[in-house]
Amino acid sequence: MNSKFWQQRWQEGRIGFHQSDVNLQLIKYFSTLALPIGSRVLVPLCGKSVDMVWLARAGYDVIGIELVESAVQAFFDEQNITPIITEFTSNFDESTLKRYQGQLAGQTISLWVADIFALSSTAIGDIAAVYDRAALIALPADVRPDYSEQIYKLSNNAPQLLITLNYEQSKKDGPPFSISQEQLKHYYDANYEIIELENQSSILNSASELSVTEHVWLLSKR
Ligand SMILES: C[S@@+](CC[C@H](N)C(=O)[O-])C[C@H]1O[C@@H](n2cnc3c(N)ncnc32)[C@H](O)[C@@H]1O
Repeated sequence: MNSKFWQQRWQEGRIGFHQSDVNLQLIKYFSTLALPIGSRVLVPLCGKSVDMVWLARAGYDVIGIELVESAVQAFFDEQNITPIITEFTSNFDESTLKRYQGQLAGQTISLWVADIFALSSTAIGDIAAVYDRAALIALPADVRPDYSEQIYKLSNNAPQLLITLNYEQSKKDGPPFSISQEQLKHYYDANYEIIELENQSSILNSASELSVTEHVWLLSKR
């Protein structure tokens, strides 16, 4: 699942992961993070998710990170926001990174066009919480330990609202990938207390016969 894979999916419009409505678990559980209004929320691997609109309207600044520039452009186009675009040099690999920044409901939405591993906490600024929907589960198993470590560093161990799926991985290739509770502990247990807020049966459009459960987790600093 390299950059080319995602560039191609966006180019061909194969974005079945994108939801036209705000995620119901976000609405139901975001308050468990107990964030002061005006806090900055990190949305890793954000795509053009309308969940970011909900967060801004709820009074939070949003910092998104997305590899594919057309996804970021589509977000601002679809929300009728004219962004200010700024270029930066990654202090990780010297590559050029872009930040699209716009205002919505009095809040700032900053979307970085970048590989999440090319960013630092200095670049993105203070983060009060992380909202991970279809980010951890978009990544193959060998990348996930590095991803959880990167999220920990970028957010300085901020609490997370995390949504995962669980199904028999041998019956279908990801993404989205299945994450078991054991795997989740392996990625996050050292730095976070992990609480399951809810689980419910779900379906995958790409494999509707599969038995799938969706899990909502609250990860809090240890
Ligand atoms: C499954 S989609 C989920 C998008 C969004 N979270 C949502 O709920 O609609 C995963 C997104 O992560 C982006 N992505 C994949 N690898 C990435 C990386 N290393 N850094 C930043 N973005 C990445 C992809 O381009 C894609 O838009």
